[in-house]
Amino acid sequence: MASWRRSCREGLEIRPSVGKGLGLFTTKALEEGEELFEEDPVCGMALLMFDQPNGRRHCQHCMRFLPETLEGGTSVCCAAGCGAFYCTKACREEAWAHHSVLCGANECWANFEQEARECCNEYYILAARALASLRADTLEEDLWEQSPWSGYASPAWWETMKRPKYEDSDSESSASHGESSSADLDSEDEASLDRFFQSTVRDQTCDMGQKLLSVLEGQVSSLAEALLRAGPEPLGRLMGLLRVNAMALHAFRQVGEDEDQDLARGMAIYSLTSAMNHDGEANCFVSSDPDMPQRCLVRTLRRVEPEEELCIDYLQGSPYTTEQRCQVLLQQYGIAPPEEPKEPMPYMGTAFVDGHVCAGTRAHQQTAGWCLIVSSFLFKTMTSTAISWHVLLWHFHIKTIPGTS
Ligand SMILES: C[S@@+](CC[C@H](N)C(=O)[O-])C[C@H]1O[C@@H](n2cnc3c(N)ncnc32)[C@H](O)[C@@H]1O
Repeated sequence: MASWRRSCREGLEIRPSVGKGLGLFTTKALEEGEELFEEDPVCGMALLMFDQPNGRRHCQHCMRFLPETLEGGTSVCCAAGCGAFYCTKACREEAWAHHSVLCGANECWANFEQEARECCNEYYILAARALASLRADTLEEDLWEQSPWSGYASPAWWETMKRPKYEDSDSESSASHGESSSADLDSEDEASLDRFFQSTVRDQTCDMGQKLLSVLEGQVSSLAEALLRAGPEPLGRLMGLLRVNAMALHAFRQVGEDEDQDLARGMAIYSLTSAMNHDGEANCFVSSDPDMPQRCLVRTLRRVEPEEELCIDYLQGSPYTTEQRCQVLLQQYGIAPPEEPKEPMPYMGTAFVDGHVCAGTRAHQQTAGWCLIVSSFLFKTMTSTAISWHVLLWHFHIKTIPGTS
């Protein structure tokens, strides 16, 4: 597992970027299509709980597809018998950093996981993994500063949330596109509902923090316990950190000519990539290694001059209109719209390009093409992966708010 601590290869630097916090910069000129770096997640891969039916077909750590039968292969299962499968012993050992505590065979954890599932909130699982993997054991005054993720952007989780406005509970598309159904409410009502919503998210975080503490107590570092004991703020900041820094991963496999695609989704935090800011006309592109879905690769999309900031499009490959993009960027990342928003690049969706699956625009697909091509040599059935920053978690469920359940 990679470290939260950030260290750049020669020629790249993390430093302040005006109005954006930190950013990643190049000190040298870069050519178009240059591979800048690749990195593994710092926080364990999560096979997302919305995709549980697919869970057994993927390694629960690196998300690689498992062979149809486990006999004769390298696949292994959790020794405690919780039903988690891994592609190799090495993956099982890496996952042990959190799985030793967060194993489905541990009833306390299984209950917490169920609770997070009921809230439809996968960030709770990722936050639990981050806390369970914390190794620091001596406590200093500022707990947050002592955590290895203290240098990451970490707005409070409830500040990154905006009350979803559902037409009805099934209209996912209108919710995910931020469409309003409450035309009758005036702005004061809206603001007060927003405040109520945020305080409910805060209360829920507080409650989940207590529950997570009872799962982890006595089994993790004293720093992890102290962070959970210090009220809802540290967990809220960790959840916010995950919300603005985690990238969505998708692994696809075409099972047969006529059969549907096999799809797995995951979320991961990367140390260097998470220092990259958003730009609608990004000079870089993130993809993932098809042979190693959780590994992310950053390449340039055009020539980049020395001292230029390296940026990516957070909504790379998303089918949003310009207006919807502005809303999501503002609500989730706190990024104000540019004075004159430009039309996004045409969305190609998840599509076959020259026989390979990938997401994003055609320009992106071509840039990512080489790694996808490798996949067809490696697998009898075709496997490929895509990666994007934006994770749609509009489905999350806050039980006490009328109209959102
Ligand atoms: C993944 S982090 C990027 C690194 C971050 N700037 C830092 O200091 O760690 C995402 C956050 O960076 C900031 N950010 C990214 N792109 C931005 C932009 N174009 N304008 C303003 N803020 C931006 C927002 O606060 C966003 O929530």
